[in-house]
Order: sequence, then C-alpha cells, then structure tokens
Amino acid sequence: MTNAAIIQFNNVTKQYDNDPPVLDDVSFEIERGKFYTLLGPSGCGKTTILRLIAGFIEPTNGEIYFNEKKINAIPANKRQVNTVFQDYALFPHLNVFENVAFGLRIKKMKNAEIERKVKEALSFVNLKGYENREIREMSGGQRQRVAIARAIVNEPEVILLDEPLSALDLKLRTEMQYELRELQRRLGITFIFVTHDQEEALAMSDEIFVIDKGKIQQSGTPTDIYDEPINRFVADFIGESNIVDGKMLKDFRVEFVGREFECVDKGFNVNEAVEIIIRPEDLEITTLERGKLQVRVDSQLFRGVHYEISCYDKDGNEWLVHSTKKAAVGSKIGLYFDPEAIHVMRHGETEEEFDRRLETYADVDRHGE
Ligand SMILES: Nc1ncnc2c1ncn2[C@@H]1O[C@H](COP(=O)(O)OP(=O)(O)OP(=O)(O)O)[C@@H](O)[C@H]1O
Repeated sequence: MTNAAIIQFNNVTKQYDNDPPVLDDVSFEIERGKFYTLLGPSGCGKTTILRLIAGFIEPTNGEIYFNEKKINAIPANKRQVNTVFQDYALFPHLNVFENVAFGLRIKKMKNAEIERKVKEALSFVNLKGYENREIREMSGGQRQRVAIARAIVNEPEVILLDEPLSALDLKLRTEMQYELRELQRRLGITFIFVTHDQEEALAMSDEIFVIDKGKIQQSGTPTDIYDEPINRFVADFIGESNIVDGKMLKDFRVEFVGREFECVDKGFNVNEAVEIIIRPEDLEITTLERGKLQVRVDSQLFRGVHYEISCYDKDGNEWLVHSTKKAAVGSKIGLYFDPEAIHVMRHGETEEEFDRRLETYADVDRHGE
C-alpha cells in the first residue's frame, strides 16, 4: 500500500444469493485528501462500493483496509466515515442547528463545544444565521448544505456522497458542484462521490473510477480518461465518440473505412483488429480535397458553444462533428484530423496492459503539447 492510501480494496467481491456478483473481484486504492468519483450506469455497483466503505454491508470475499487496518467486519458507527445521502436524510422535526448537532449529542459532547462546532460547520457551507430555521423552510440546495454540514461536523477522515446533487435543478446543481469541490479543497478531507453524470465527474474529480457490470473499467484523472479511454464502454460513457472498427497495419499505421492513416499508436500485432475512436471536437470541417474523410451532412443542431453536425460516409458510418462552423445539410464536405486525434483501442485489454502500452508512448507526442 502506498503511504497516502486511506482505503484499499483487495479483490473484493459482493454477491447476493446465487445472483451474478454485483461487485466482481475489485481492487483499488483511495489516497488521502483527494476528490474521487465513482461513475457508471444505474446498477453497476457504485452504491455497493460506498456501502462497503461505510460498513452497511460486508464483502462476500476480499479485504477492505482503512488506514492499513482490515475493517471488513467493523460496524458502521466505529468507522471514520460519514455519508451524505441522495435524499439528505435530514430530520424534519429538528431545526438546522439540531440536525447538524445530532451526531455530537449522541457522542455526549458538552453544549458549548457543540455550539462552537455546529456554527463552524454551518459557516463552512455558507449557512451562518440559519441555525433556527426549520428544514421545511429550506430550499433544495440549502438542505443539501445542511446534510454536508452534518457530515463534516463529525470531522470524519472520509465523506461519502451518494448522488447528492441529483435532486437539484441544473443551475443549482452546477453551483453546488463548484461549492462541493471548493469545500473539499478547503477541508482537505477525502471525498468519494457517486454519480452517473459524466460531465459532473469530469468537472469535479481528482480521480474517476469508471464502473460497469461490477468491475472498474478504468481509473485515472478526468483528462486521462477522456483523452485515452481504455475501451468502447468508457469511450461511449465519457463524452461523445466516433467509434469504428479498424486494423493496425504496423506501428503508426492504421486502417479504417477502407483507408490507411498515420497514427501515433504502436505496440500492436501486424493486422490486429482494433477499434478506433475520434472525438467529435477533433474533426475539422474542410474541403473535400483536403479532407481525410469525405462525408455528407445529414443534420445539424445548434448547441450554444458549437454546432453538433451528424454526417455519414459512403459506407454508412456516422461521424459526429462538433464545430463552431456551420455546414449545409445535404452538402458533401471533407473532415480533417491530426494523427494524434486517432485513438486505437485493443480488444479486451486490461487496465494494467493498457497502462503498460501507453507508457511506451512516452516518446510520442500524443496531444501536440
Ligand atoms: N440487498 C440486495 N440484494 C440483492 N441485490 C442487490 C441488493 N442490493 C443491491 N443489489 C443489486 O446490486 C446491483 C448494484 O447495485 P448498486 O446500488 O450498487 O448500483 P448503482 O450503481 O449504485 O446504481 P444506481 O445508480 O441505480 O443507484 C444492482 O443490480 C442491485 O439490484
């Protein structure tokens, strides 16, 4: 275990009865003081990971460590972890102050100490002066902050947040994303945040675990995962992608849509079948002659900062383009892209194999930086 790791999962499986495992041999480390996001579709196992960390359930197999101590069977109330739930789980009959004070009263802390800590927690979440308000008099965003104050007042080492923003409207949600991120930085506590919203994950996290079917598909920083998705699932789940089948001819040469292109990928077998991703923002609209692909514009939507343009090549592959330029629906255009814009994915590659392959690219200028 690295020095900074606060939580470690070693080959953790969680299975109910004879159903397929909801978590399947999962291993990872959580470092102290960072903002982590568990991202994946409904039912992939995100909440199960949180509940295992919180101590609400026990793993079927494997070990969970907290500060290097095995905690598989340690009860929830003995763990240095607090959870902020999706529905906030506030007490409707208690005012704001008493909601936040609740855990401290259970610990039989002195009144003066409680007063000081609750006020400090409320001012941390910008709710100074709201002590005597009833919960029903608070807006969704304010309730969210009360729930967070109630978690931080206990000074846990880790705060778990289970889709805490999903009940809020888009504008408030964006505001709370900034607030939560800022709060985590100020507190320096490890946050583990669950969402199925990829934009939220990209905006907030130091590290993202992309989960599907009870397995971590890929872990890394938002830019790592966006720039180098390991497989089709991750590429599709994070941002929008054009994905086509292709063939690696040799190092730095790839074939797709029946044509050969220069790329920056290497380390594949000769004629290995692969998948190719090109992000919509990496495709540039140009003349038919300059274009590396020739396509017909099928439809166009204005998205505020860019146009989302759907095009088809002669083989019927769709190419999605994000462009600040308009294109005439029905017209034939060229699409240009740099060799760095082509991402080659190997079928069935594990995260370890993938990382090892990318390490050998150190000498390749992947993003033109
Ligand atoms: N007590 C249980 N008994 C049987 N199956 C369960 C139990 N708890 C959860 N599951 C199953 O485990 C799987 C993963 O559930 P989990 O709540 O971790 O998903 P999730 O990724 O958090 O989904 P969502 O985004 O919908 O909350 C689901 O298929 C769920 O039905």
